[in-house]
Order: sequence, then structure tokens, then C-alpha cells
Amino acid sequence: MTAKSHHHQKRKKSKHHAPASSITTFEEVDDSSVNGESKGQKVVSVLEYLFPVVAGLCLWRSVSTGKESSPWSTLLLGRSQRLALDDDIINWTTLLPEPQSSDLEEALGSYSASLCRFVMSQSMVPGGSSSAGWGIFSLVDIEPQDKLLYGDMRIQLVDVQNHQYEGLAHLLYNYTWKAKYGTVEGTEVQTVVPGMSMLSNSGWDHHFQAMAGKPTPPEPGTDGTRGSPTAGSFTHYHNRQYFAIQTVPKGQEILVNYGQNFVGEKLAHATTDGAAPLTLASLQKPVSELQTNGMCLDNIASAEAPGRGGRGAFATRDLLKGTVVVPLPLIPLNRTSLDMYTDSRYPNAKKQLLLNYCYGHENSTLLLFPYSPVVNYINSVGKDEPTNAVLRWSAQAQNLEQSLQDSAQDILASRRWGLLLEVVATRDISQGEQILIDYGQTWHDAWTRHVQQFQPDNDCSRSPPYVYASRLNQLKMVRTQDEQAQNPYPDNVETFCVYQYSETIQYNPWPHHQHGSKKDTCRKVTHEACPPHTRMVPDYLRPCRVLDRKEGDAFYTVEVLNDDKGSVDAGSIPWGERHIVTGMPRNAICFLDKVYSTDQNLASAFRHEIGLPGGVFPTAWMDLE
Ligand SMILES: C[S@@+](CC[C@H](N)C(=O)[O-])C[C@H]1O[C@@H](n2cnc3c(N)ncnc32)[C@H](O)[C@@H]1O
Repeated sequence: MTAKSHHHQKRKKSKHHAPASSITTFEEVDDSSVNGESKGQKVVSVLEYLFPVVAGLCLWRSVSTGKESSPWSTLLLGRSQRLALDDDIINWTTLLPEPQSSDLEEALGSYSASLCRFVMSQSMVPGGSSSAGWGIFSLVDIEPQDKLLYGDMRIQLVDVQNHQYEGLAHLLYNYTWKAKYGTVEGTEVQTVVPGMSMLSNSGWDHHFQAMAGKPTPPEPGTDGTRGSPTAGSFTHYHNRQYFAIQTVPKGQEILVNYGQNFVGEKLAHATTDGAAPLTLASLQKPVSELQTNGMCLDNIASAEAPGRGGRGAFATRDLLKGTVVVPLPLIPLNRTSLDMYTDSRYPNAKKQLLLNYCYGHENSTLLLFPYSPVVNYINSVGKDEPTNAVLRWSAQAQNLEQSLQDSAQDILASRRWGLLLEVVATRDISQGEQILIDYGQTWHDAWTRHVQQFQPDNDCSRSPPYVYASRLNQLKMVRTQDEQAQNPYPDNVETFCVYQYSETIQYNPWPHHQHGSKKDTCRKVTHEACPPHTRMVPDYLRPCRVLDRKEGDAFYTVEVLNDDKGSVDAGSIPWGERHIVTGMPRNAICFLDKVYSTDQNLASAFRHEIGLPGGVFPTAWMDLE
């Protein structure tokens, strides 16, 4: 039974329960209710108390409304749900990463300018050449809590099951995470997280040395906000940062926690060649071998790149002409799998944003998605601008000659592992310089057409104009419903409140809760209240209407509502009840963007794959006219 249907069952039971009204009490949050995953919880719970405490005096009354939202069912996408990593297992977790904007400064400042720290090499996980593929190895000794590489980019795949997704099966089953932070982008969102999340292999039981920290909220960036042709053409989600959770000696392959024993079961019973049980120590390579054959992964870091849509990739050290700047392991995808159908539910849909991060050729069905750290940030020069780097096939690609002769369909059908491009410096590149390749004539033509035809989302015609919810969350005061009637907020935002009464408590075996005397409780919430610019909607965030304001801007009376998607969970407001909360502090009221309102969903957003240079994309793969 899925988590959702389980909740639904609970919810049904509660209909027959007569609610009583009473003053609420507070409870400490039991983190397992949010997290649902035991791994790493000890660390979670300790650091969680570092978050600001949000609490309010909560009182609910029940009044019949006669209205119930319909249960929401969802198509689960097999194993991909099991990964469930993004923001979920590590929900509000442990080690707080710095915002990604500091990556470059950090890379330039504290990292040794000359030494490569992390390399890509063939994995030592058993079955390496056929199943585990590439892996990430450390060239330095690592201590617990050290940052590993830079934060991963997150790309939201929207409502795949309602569009074309057959060709995405491999990606979805093996490489996507459940998106909570990205849920603002659609009804069902899965997150593709190229970088450490996709390139490193999974550990087993407690055998893994890295965990992702709390992801940072989406950043609109200084470039490409509404009104610019770049709006919606790049992701706002960054910084899935990994940290070491134990000592990692140099030469070691770094295994991360995928959660839910994704690969773990297999590895738990694996043995080394000498039939000894597999240990982390058996996944080591000689440092000299890695220095010779490993491909450096930390020559580039990301930072804002004004004028080129969002962010870019910058050299963390001086790179001589001819240096391999970064390897690009590739996942083959079918072009049609990124098509989105347009119907009344998805009027703006056209292509998944992922297309902008794929390499391809206009005459081929085949798209290639690179998944090593930071590569997806590499921008193009403008038309006729000079480049400082170029793409070519790597000599370390697996079965390259055969692959270049096979058809696009063969490659798609075989879900080929080992296709590998590399970015090579075409001149000396200085530390801090942006890496710029040429996306090709077809891309430039498409971009020029897009800029010429671009009609900005005319903010001035809207009253009040579009604003990112994150900006409203910085305001000290929230308008009441009456005030909003005179002075409304922009229609792309909604108010949510931190509220978690405990309906589940009636299923608790405590005897005094068994006889209809449900304990009305509003929990002390030890999380940050408002996740900016997102609609995370964890159990403790509910849509709400602001009824009254007290003591200046400090406290509010709100009515807490159910999600208009009709989703039902343990904390849904039961049918026939109204939950009015008094004494709600300002920071427990959050502005969230409405689903489908953000840049990624703009009808005008640019969508085009990156062109591989002439001669690099093999003619054998060109199966379209
Ligand atoms: C592979 S991504 C590059 C990283 C991207 N800047 C980001 O922040 O995610 C490709 C997208 O970057 C933007 N881009 C790259 N080069 C550009 C350029 N020369 N001019 C305008 N936009 C560019 C476009 O939005 C394009 O679809």
C-alpha cells in the first residue's frame, strides 16, 4: 500500500469521529513523522534544534461545512519513488550547506589551486563495468562533515506520466528523486539531480560515507527573471550539497546514501574477488592510478553568470591549453520523451526543461544527458564570440567505436553505459574564468528567433504584478482577508500556515484518546517556517486564510484549510470541521507560489537542446530527416 493510500484509509476512519473542541497543547515534534527514515536520524535530531522554533497558541473549533475534497490518486513510477531522496529522507536535515553562490569563492579561496581532489573513474562496486559504471574517488583524506564537491543542480521533470515518458524509464527508475522542494512546478514532480547524486554509487546498510545536506530553496537568480527572454530556460534549483559522514581515506570510492537500500541489498551480500565480504576498504584504488587515469571533477564550480541565463561554470584553478576540463558521462534519452502534451490542464506545456540540458542534433532522436558535477552549468558563447573550450569524445569512453557506428535506436534500446564526452581547454584558462563552449549554429538560430519573438509576461497588465513568493516572505506584515479585498496580493501566490494538529493521535493506543475525546494539538514546529519560493507542502504546512492581526504585526488569527489538490494525509482537516488558530506568529505564515505559476512553466520559455559540434555527433545516429 502506498503512503498516500495508507493515509487515505486513516482519513476515512476519521469521518465517523465526532470532533470536540478544546484548547490545544503543544508537543515536541517527533522527527520520524517528517522523515520516515531511520538512517542518519540521530544527527538530524541533534541539529534540528538549531532551527528557529515556531509555535503558537492553537485553538480549533469544529463547525459543519458540508464540503469534502476528493481523494487524490497518483500514478507511482515504480522504483524511482524508492529513491525518495530529495528533501525527503534528509528532510530538513543535519548539516546546513552554504548557499551555492559561495561555491566559486570557496573553490577559489579555500581549495588548493593546483590539486585535484575528486576524480571520476570506473566504479569498484561489484559488476563495475556492466552495472555500477562510473564512480567518484577521492584523492585526499576526508574528515567527517567535509563538503564533497559542490552542490548539485536539480532539474524538475513535470507530470511525466501525463506526457511522454516511455523513453525516460531508465532515467526515472535509476536516477530521479521525489521532489518536495520542486512541487511548485507541477502536480507530480520528479527531480533529476546531475552531479554527485547521479554519478556516485550507493552504499549498503551503514556502509556509505556521504549524505546530502538540507537543500537550499530555489533561487530565481539575477538574470532571466520575468520580462527577460531567458526566463524559464534554466533551473532555479541548485545546491544539493553532500557532506562526509565518516573518514574517507584517499583512493577510496565515495558511496552515498540513496536511501531505502536502493542498491544496498545487492551489495550487502556481495563479496570481493577473494570471496571476503565487501567492505568500504575493498573499494579503493591506488592513488597513483587515479592520478594518472582518473578524470578531475573539481576543475569547475558554478556561480551566477549574468547575460547567459542563470548560472555558469567557472575554472577553480588555472587550466593549460589541452587540459581535460571535465568529463561528461552521458545518459541516452529519446527526444520524444521530453515532449509535453498541451491540453486544458497544461496550457503552457511544451517540452520538459531537461531538454535545455541535453546534447543532441536536430536530425536525431537521440539526446545525451550529461550527469557529472557542474557540467550542466556550462554556457555557450554568443554568436561569433570566441570560445575557450570544446567538446570531444573521450578516449576512456566504453566501446566508443562500436557506439559511433550503431544506430540511435540501438543505443536507446541498449541503455548504453559508458558514452563519455569531455570538455577540453582550447587555450590557457585562468582561475575564475567562465568556461564557454559553442552550442552550435542551430542553437544560436533558435535562440535568436526566440529573442526576436519573445513577448514578455507583461507584468504591468496584471494587478498587482507577478512577484516571487520568496520576496513576500520577507515582509513583516501579512494582510487580513478584509485588507486583501481592498489590496490583494498577486494571484500567483497563496498563503500557507505552519499547522500540525494531530489527527493520528486517535490511532495512538493511549487509552484516554480512544473514546472520541481527540486531543486537539498544535505542535511546536522546530523547522524553518517558510520554504521560500516553493510549495513544499509537508504535513505541517497547510493553506490558510488570515482572518485577524493582533499586537501590531506579530500575531494572527487564521483559518487552516485543506490543499485544493484534494490530497489527503494524516494531518488533513477532517470533513465537517473548521480549524481556526489564534496566536499564530508571523513566521508561521508563508507565501508560496501557486503550482504552474513559476518561470519554468511560462508558455514563452525557451526550449532547445545543445548542439554537438560538427563531426562529433556521428552520422549513424541521424535517424530524422
Ligand atoms: C546547459 S544550460 C547552461 C546553464 C544555465 N545557464 C543554468 O543556469 O542552468 C543551457 C541554458 O543556459 C542558457 N544559456 C546558455 N548559454 C547562453 C547564452 N550564450 N545566451 C543566453 N542563454 C544562454 C539558456 O537558458 C540555455 O537553455
